[in-house]
Amino acid sequence: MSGREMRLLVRGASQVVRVAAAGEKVKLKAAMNHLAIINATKDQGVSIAVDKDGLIAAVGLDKEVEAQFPDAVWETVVNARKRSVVPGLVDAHTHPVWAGDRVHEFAMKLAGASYMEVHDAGGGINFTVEHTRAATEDDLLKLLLPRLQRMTRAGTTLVECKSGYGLDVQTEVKMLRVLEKARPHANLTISSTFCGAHSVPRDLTAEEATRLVIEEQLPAVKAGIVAGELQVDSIDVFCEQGVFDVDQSRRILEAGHREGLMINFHAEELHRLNAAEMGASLGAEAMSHLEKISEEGIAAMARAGTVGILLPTTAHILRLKPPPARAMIDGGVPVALGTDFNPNAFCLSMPVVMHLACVILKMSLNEALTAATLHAAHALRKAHSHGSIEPGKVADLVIVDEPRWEHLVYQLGGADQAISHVIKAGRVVHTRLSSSHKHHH
Ligand SMILES: N=CN[C@@H](CCC(=O)O)C(=O)O
Ligand SMILES: [Zn+2]
Repeated sequence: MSGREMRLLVRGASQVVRVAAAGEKVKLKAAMNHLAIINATKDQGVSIAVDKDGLIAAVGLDKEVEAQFPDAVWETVVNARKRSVVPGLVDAHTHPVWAGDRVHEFAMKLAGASYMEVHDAGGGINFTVEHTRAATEDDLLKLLLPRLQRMTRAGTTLVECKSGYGLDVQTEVKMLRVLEKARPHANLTISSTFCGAHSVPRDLTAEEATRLVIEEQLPAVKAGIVAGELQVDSIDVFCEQGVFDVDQSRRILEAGHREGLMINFHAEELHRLNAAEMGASLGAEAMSHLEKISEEGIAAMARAGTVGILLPTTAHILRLKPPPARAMIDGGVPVALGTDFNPNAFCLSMPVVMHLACVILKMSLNEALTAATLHAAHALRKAHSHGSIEPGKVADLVIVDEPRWEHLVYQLGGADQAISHVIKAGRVVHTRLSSSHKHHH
């Protein structure tokens, strides 16, 4: 190991919250509340060593880690004294590519209009669709990059990003291309999702829209993938009364699955349609929202190993009854979290979402962290490489400027102060205090 070039050493931490330590991809039921943690001892802190490829090489007490790399040349050393470290946060559900905000609808909803009333009156998703269709790829990229930057500053290092404000073949592909263009500029890993069935376009029936998604949009997306121009991981549909019904949703999801996409869709948000049972029967990787899920739906998801992505911003903003997080956790569903960033729910911060998950969804702090790291990574089928602090995984880390990690959640809306460093693949991509890390060469 002598003279070995290493990318990063984080040393002296009060605690390193690994979340998982045995390679497990999910922590079900009571295990979700048990985090793998290494705490500092009286005379030494905790270190994380990162190799030159940005992968975690070791984690342990300072002297143990030091002894493993006696002659290492560290590109960067971060002093984490009196600080705690958690895995980079994973946002499992966002709609970040769009033009046309809906701040005017926020006031309407506060005055009592429901989400579907706004939607049916021509507002909602279709308002944003008009503006997104009119925007150029460059316009959309300029809007997207600062949003991704804000996510980074709030600790997100892996994010799922959906299309879905095009609803026609050109604009859906345009949105996916914008996500491709963002990749080299963004300090986070993007998992991209085709959501051409996000709403029924104004001039079409749901049945016509279903056929266009399957027969026109999906083949164009597939062609982009085959040509190496697009990297798309999942297919999504807004399965909802008055949008796409369960049968139409199933056909769209099956068509995507046949093309090699993972199934990850909006289910049981405003009405109980038994979409969760349908998704489980397809072996869906994940389903989101689930405010209205039944006991049978929970059991079906648990049997299928489908991740339930809960989005507490929705219930908060729309004043809905929140999803039954406790019943889902107790029923053996791997529960994950996402911001659902979109023009209805303008939230880019996973720490805010974790706070809402604790207060509104009655999750514990430990459960919220598991949901916002390991389980969110598993929803994207990236738990083999992301979501915990384990040797061999990508060194995505958040350093909290307090000896106990819970400050990240406790300080509501305070992540800008509570986070001192965000580290992506062993590189410091955000620091609150530019003087707080030292470079050694
Ligand atoms: N429910 C459907 N989709 C989004 C909202 C999108 C929008 O209103 O623009 C959601 O997850 O909440
Ligand atoms: Zn959504």
